[in-house]
Amino acid sequence: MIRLEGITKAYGDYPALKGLDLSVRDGEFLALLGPSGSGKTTLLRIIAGLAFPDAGRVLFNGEDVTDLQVAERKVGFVFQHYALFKHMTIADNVGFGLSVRARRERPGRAAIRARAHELLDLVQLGGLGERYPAQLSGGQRQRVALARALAVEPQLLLLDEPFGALDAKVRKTLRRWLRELHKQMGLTSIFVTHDQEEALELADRVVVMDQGRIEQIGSAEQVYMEPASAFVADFVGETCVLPGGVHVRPHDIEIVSDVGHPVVVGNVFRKGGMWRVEGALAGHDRLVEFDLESRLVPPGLGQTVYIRPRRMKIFEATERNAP
Ligand SMILES: Nc1ncnc2c1ncn2[C@@H]1O[C@H](COP(=O)(O)OP(=O)(O)OP(=O)(O)O)[C@@H](O)[C@H]1O
Repeated sequence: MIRLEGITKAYGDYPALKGLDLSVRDGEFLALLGPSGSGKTTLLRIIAGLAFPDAGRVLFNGEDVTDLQVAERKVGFVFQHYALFKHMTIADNVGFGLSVRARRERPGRAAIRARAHELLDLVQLGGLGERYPAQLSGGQRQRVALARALAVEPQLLLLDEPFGALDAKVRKTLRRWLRELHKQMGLTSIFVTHDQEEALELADRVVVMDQGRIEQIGSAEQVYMEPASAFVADFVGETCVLPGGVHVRPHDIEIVSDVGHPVVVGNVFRKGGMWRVEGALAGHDRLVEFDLESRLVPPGLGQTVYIRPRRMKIFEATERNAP
């Protein structure tokens, strides 16, 4: 189990992490989700041993590893900017972590090669070991990076936006595949993303971060259905804010005859088997979106319709989330 206690980190005067507590269970797949600058990468680097907190402790299975360097922590990591070594073959890239171990722990050359090929089979790139990185596609390179991370037999796998640069379809395939691999190898994995769909699809639990703090920790279902704050409601899933600070999901809005909020329809299109209607809330400088079942005739552009939330959530305005 991994425990973070009171993790604080500043860059000069700028507080990047403000006293974070977090426990990660063995075998868990955890997502750190938050907007740009919320501190996700900083937190991941602190867990890896690539950065060190100003205050607080990092514990692995009860052992204080706060001051241990990355090589002493047995973690595998895939960071977007830790690219593959261009001048090395794919197999040599995968074996790299083993070949730089201290002499007494280093396997022989043949053993390293065998292990590299085994891992390349695992990431479904068997037979490509003698190629160079430039001769692979982006998705294949990401899988090589994963194989390289797994070569050191980590207990913990850390991934920073591992599929960020890939197209939507490849991302989806790799996500599924990563989830399988995580299960099969019995890993504990933590990944950073600002893509909520990725977090909701992959993770057992999602940690929603904002401005160096944890806003909510919960299952995908919990953070989506029971957001703990206005920030989480707005950041996770789509949300509209109706007069009175009512947060509502587009699929929880219905059209009523005339006792709802008037909306002037601006756009109608198909989305996920429904009609998506976008419009301006009359009398308020605000846009709303809502869904209608596809069997219904959608309203025309410029028409005024009246809407009402079926389910809603009201948050106390705090200093941080006041409009
Ligand atoms: N080496 C650094 N020196 C100064 N400030 C930094 C440094 N690294 C990060 N920061 C600042 O700390 C804050 C948190 O950065 P971090 O990279 O952890 O955020 P993030 O949530 O991972 O963002 P992104 O999704 O954009 O990668 C940001 O405001 C960033 O500008």
